[in-house]
Amino acid sequence: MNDAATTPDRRAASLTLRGLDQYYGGSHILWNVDMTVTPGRISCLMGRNGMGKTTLLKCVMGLVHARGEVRLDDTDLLRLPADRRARLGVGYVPQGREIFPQLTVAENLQLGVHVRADRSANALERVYELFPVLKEMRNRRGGDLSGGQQQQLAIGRVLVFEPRLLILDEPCEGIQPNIVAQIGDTLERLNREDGLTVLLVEQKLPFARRVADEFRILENGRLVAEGEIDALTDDLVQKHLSV
Ligand SMILES: Nc1ncnc2c1ncn2[C@@H]1O[C@H](COP(=O)(O)OP(=O)(O)OP(=O)(O)O)[C@@H](O)[C@H]1O
Repeated sequence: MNDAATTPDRRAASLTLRGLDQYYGGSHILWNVDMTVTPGRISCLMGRNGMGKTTLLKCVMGLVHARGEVRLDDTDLLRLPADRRARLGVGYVPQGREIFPQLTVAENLQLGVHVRADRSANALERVYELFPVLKEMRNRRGGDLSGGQQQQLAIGRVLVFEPRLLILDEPCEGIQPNIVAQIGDTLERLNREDGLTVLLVEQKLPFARRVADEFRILENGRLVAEGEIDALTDDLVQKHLSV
């Protein structure tokens, strides 16, 4: 077991949603969503386009207003501004690889290091260990990396903050298969070695089946199915996920 796993405040967090409702103006998007991601599990949130998956993640991060309860362990996140939620250990990798293209890979990662000067060196080394390509390319501009490498950088930027809950929105969208496989390996290592709790929005079934412990399906903003990933049957896929 490595040092990171034994450091007390690196322990995995649980995420609990109770009666979560969300509106964009007059449109009711999320309807009374209840779910609990237990510490150290990888949970996959699925559903067809426009069903509310990204909105649910934004509710957790405080990027949109929501009603109900969102708790990280015992802390009520809905009362806290977005930056406090991040500092409590919720790491968010949004859709679309938000990196700074003009900065080098190392500079992109060190933006987080400056904020976390207390224990940044280990975290940075861990990111380079998880993504050796980022170490190799640390002096290249972020914008010069391939799409898949930029996604790895986007994940690395969040890991520098040593989150206790990692939230990813379709990390494999538009990425070549070999890097999808590497991202899957990395999520499994983070989960197995660091005990990180992961909430993942994912549309690709093979990837979800490979990395997730459990699944949940949103349909028109309502949770319509959940369970262990082995219980994601072809019938459920046909009914709720096929297009
Ligand atoms: N800023 C916004 N203002 C108004 N409506 C929005 C806004 N963002 C999303 N919506 C609507 O909310 C609903 C849920 O969108 P959301 O992006 O959460 O779905 P999703 O399941 O993540 O879809 P996708 O897989 O396409 O990303 C959709 O009907 C969408 O059009």
